[in-house]
Amino acid sequence: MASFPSPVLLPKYLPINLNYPNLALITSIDPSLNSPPIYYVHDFLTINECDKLIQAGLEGGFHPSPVVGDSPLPDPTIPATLRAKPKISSARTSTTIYLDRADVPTLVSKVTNLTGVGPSQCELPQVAQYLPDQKYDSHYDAFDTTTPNGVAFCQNGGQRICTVLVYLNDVEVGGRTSFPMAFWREDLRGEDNMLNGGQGGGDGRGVSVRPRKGGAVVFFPSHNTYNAMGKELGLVLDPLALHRAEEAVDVKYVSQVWIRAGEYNGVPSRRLSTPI
Ligand SMILES: O=C(O)CCC(=O)C(=O)O
Ligand SMILES: [Fe+2]
Repeated sequence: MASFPSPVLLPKYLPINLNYPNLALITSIDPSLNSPPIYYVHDFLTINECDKLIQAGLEGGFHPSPVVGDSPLPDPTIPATLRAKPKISSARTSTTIYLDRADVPTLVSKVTNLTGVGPSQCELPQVAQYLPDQKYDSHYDAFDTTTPNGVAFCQNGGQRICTVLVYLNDVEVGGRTSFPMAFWREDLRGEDNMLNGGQGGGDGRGVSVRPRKGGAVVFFPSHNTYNAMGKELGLVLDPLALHRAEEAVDVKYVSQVWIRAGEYNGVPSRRLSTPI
């Protein structure tokens, strides 16, 4: 009888550092529920680091946040790399600035310690602002590589394999990050815990996280696939990682760092006079 490699040797998701301080899995591991894994890190950034990132955004000037969705009719005469242009969409109404990795060394080193990747795999760290009513509709952070546009986006850095989303302020009302396909971990369900803001985690599918200053949500927009012999078949977008930023009521600030499978090169919106 053929023996198959143990699943432990075949990581489905990016193997992040599970010993990172304050890291907790917030989703269920019950195999019958098939929840995507989502982690939360309390106090990932300090209050001071959060305030400085917000300040950098406010001073630098926010611009409309782009999306990287598919273009229905890609022009085949244009090289794929040039077609991969992020565009503005009513699905994402926040504003954003892109920072240079060298200007936010603490954030980058925390992200690389947490995720185990090198700094060059981190996209440019962003600061995004959501004013009341601004949102980011349901989306996958990963690219759909069955489409020409998805393939084009992968040419700089490959697939997105992990998202680190850091909340830069406390948000009492609105602006939650919701994962409709995820299930709360059994012992977090229905509790008055700080993640669900006291509204109860619910007992069915659907996890929503209330922004708490300095807290970070970590999840996996794509995962590895293998054949029956354990040979790697590549990364695929995980439909279970669907999520959205609910409409803001209170103003909300976040910093996103998207992790790529390879080396990513980007141009920051501005350089900071003093690194954070
Ligand atoms: O702001 C949020 O809560 C989620 C943001 C998000 O999903 C993204 O920027 O990709
Ligand atoms: Fe996202």
